[in-house]
Amino acid sequence: MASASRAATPLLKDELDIVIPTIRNLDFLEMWRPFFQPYHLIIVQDGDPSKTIRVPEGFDYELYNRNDINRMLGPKASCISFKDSACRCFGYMVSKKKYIYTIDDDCFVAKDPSGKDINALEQHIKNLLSPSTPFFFNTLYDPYRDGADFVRGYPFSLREGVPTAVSHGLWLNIPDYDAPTQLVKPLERNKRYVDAILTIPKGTLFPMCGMNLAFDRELIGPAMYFGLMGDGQPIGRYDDMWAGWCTKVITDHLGLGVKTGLPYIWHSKASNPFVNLKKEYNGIFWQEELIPFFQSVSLPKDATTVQKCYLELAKQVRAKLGKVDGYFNKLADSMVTWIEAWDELNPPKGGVATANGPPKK
Ligand SMILES: O=c1ccn([C@@H]2O[C@H](COP(=O)(O)OP(=O)(O)O[C@H]3O[C@@H](CO)[C@H](O)[C@H]3O)[C@@H](O)[C@H]2O)c(=O)[nH]1
Ligand SMILES: [Mn+2]
Repeated sequence: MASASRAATPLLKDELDIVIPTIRNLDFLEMWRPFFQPYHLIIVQDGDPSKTIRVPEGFDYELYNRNDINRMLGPKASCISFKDSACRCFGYMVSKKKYIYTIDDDCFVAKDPSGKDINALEQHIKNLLSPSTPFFFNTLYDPYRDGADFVRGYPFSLREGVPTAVSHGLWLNIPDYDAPTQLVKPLERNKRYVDAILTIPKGTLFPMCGMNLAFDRELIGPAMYFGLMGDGQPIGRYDDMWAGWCTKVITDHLGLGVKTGLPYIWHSKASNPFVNLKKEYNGIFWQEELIPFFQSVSLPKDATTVQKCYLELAKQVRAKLGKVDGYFNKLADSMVTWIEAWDELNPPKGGVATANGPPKK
């Protein structure tokens, strides 16, 4: 029996990496120190690699800048976005852990209605370690939470649930609105704390936000490509959306679950809506074609791994979205490059990674 004085080992301490994309000093970590300090951080520095990013003392981290990405991936680095938070997916690729938590550097510790600091990481871990129920909706929300269960009429044959691949958290204060909504509602703040966790039903897409997101890297990691965004691209701020749509059709196909709801973080900064509008406008237009595409995607029975599903998806993107805009041909190519790079850095157990090793600190 561990003595009361010895703190319990944090959940998944050696099985989870925290991935942070950044263009700024990481002072925000001070607020997260009680929750994050035991975990390893993977910092993906975007923008000018000659800039020094300050990381508070006492954190265990590896930091990758654009020079590291280019050195490690060579020509395949072309699939990793530059000057967009989409660069974070490089951290997913280089991690060696089973779980990932990714958070933006303008997200802080929120308080629950009782005034207690929310350990968002702990809640995501609980979400990932408990099953999902995508095949039949439980009206009393997450049946695996303390104080809840399956309601009358819920088939017993489905109560075991399925493995959870993704845990999608929410945000108090500045909500994740698109630029037009931010422009018409500049003062709107999300003050509503909803104490619920829902499995997103099979066959339903959702707008995945990368600000406060956790996932099982071994179950769904290769699908978490955040696309070609930012510098040199006709679209931005649809990185997490693209990843979420690809992820959801693949989790549906593989019988895995996606949850949304708790935990909340406190999002402190709304970026400039006019700048965001310039980045988003193609996405706002194209998504009216993208959503019907993803809703109609059918993956073959022999697509039994995430990589096989993803490569099939890339084929369908080229065939059906290439006519929407030439960008989607480039994106389809990058989807293939991403999988090639992923498999190079993550060979099957017993294989040898072929990248050029971790960065100098
Ligand atoms: O070129 C860049 C810009 C930013 N980052 C890092 O990415 C995250 C998000 O940056 P920021 O908080 O400034 O961006 P938001 O406008 O709030 O949007 C984010 O929230 C989601 C959409 O609402 C999505 O996650 C982001 O688009 C920070 O950590 C920045 O440091 C970057 O790496 N490169
Ligand atoms: Mn932000």
